[in-house]
Amino acid sequence: MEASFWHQRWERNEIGFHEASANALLVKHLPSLSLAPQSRVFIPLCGKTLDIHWLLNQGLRVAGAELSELAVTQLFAELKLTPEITQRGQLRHYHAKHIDIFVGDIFDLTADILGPVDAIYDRAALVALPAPLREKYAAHLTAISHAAPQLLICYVYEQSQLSGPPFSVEDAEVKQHYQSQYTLELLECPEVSGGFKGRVPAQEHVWRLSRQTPI
Ligand SMILES: C[S@@+](CC[C@H](N)C(=O)[O-])C[C@H]1O[C@@H](n2cnc3c(N)ncnc32)[C@H](O)[C@@H]1O
Repeated sequence: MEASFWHQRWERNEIGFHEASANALLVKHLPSLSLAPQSRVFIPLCGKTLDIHWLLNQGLRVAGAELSELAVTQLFAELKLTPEITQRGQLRHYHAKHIDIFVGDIFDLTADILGPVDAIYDRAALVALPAPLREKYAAHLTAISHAAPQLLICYVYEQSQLSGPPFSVEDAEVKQHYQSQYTLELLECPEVSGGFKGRVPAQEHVWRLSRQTPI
C-alpha cells in the first residue's frame, strides 16, 4: 500500500477500521500481559483508535506510530490534549502527558526515538500491510521494541474472496514472522460477526507473544 492510499482514506474519512469503542479483545486480553501500572504500550499504525483512550484510562502510558497527521490531530483533539510537537529525524513527535505519537512512516522510527516499551498492541496493523511488507514490518517492530511482549490481533479469511486491506494473515505466517524471537500462544479465534462485506466468513485470531525464556 502506498502512503497516498492511507492519506486519501483519512482525507475522505473512509475509516471503516476505526471502532466506536475500545476493542473488546484488547479489554479482555490485555490483563494476560500482566503489565505493571504506568507501563508503556506501543501501538504501531495506531490511527486515532479509542484503544488509546482506554489504555490511558487504565493508568498506562502509550506510544504510537501513524502515517497520517490528520489522524493524529484528530486523536489529540478527541483526547482533549494539546500536544507539544517536535521534529525527530523524518518523524514529527506529538507529546503530551503519558502519550507520544510519532507521525510518519513506521520504518523511520528507531529504538532510540521510540524509547523503552513494555508491550506492543497490534490491531489492524500487521493485517493492514501487503504480504511483501509484513516480514519487514515484523522484523522492524521486534527490533525497535527489543522484542517487547505483544498482543496481536489478526484476521483470517479466504484471501481469494476479497482483496485487502485488511489482509488475511494465517497462523503459519504469524509463526514465521515471530517464532524465532517469541513464544506464541493463540488465545482465541472468534468469528467476525456477519463476516466481511456481509459475505466472506472471517475470524479474528488473538495472539499473545511472550519473550522467550532462556533454556
Ligand atoms: C487499518 S488502520 C488501523 C488503525 C488502528 N490500529 C485502529 O485499530 O483503528 C491502519 C493505519 O496505519 C496507518 N499506516 C499505514 N502505513 C503506515 C506506515 N508505513 N507507517 C505508519 N502508519 C501507517 C494508516 O494511516 C492507518 O491509520
